[in-house]
Amino acid sequence: MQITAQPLTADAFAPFGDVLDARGPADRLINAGLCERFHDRALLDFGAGRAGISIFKAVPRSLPYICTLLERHPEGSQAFVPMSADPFLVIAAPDAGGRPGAPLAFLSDGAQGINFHRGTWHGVLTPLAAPGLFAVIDRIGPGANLEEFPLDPPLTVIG
Ligand SMILES: NC(=O)N[C@@H](O)C(=O)O
Ligand code: NI
Repeated sequence: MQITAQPLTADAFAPFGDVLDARGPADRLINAGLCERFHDRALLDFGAGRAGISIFKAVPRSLPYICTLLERHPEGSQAFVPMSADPFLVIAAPDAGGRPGAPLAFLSDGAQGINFHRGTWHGVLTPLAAPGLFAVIDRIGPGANLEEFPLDPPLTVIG
């Protein structure tokens, strides 16, 4: 299967999670008017676990990208916040009876992060430029929080 990555927008990504960016009007002006707060922009869910922030340093990939696996975290949401202003690739799919449905691919604009809602099928963190540095906010807790689905044949994502 081959799919074309589309621009990452809140509406297009809504079935899968939240886009974290400073588009549109801010919710609050804070810090003596020197800072715009785009308040509470993601649905975080860590079940019986707790929130954790980890730093990922991932190997940059390139398009066309061959995706061989989708995964999901049944016990919690997972947010990817880039620490460099570079676009990255996001792959997500609806659930179809316990397996991924038709996947979609998105390209961020370099000023966006994303938050996968709990249980959303997705490709692993996929930077497209070095240093591939991200803050990742996800569930810390006991038990398995990872379900993997190998893609056979693999999914090819083009720009
Ligand atoms: N395994 C891990 O911590 N990361 C993945 O869940 C991922 O989506 O990159
Ligand atoms: Ni994940």
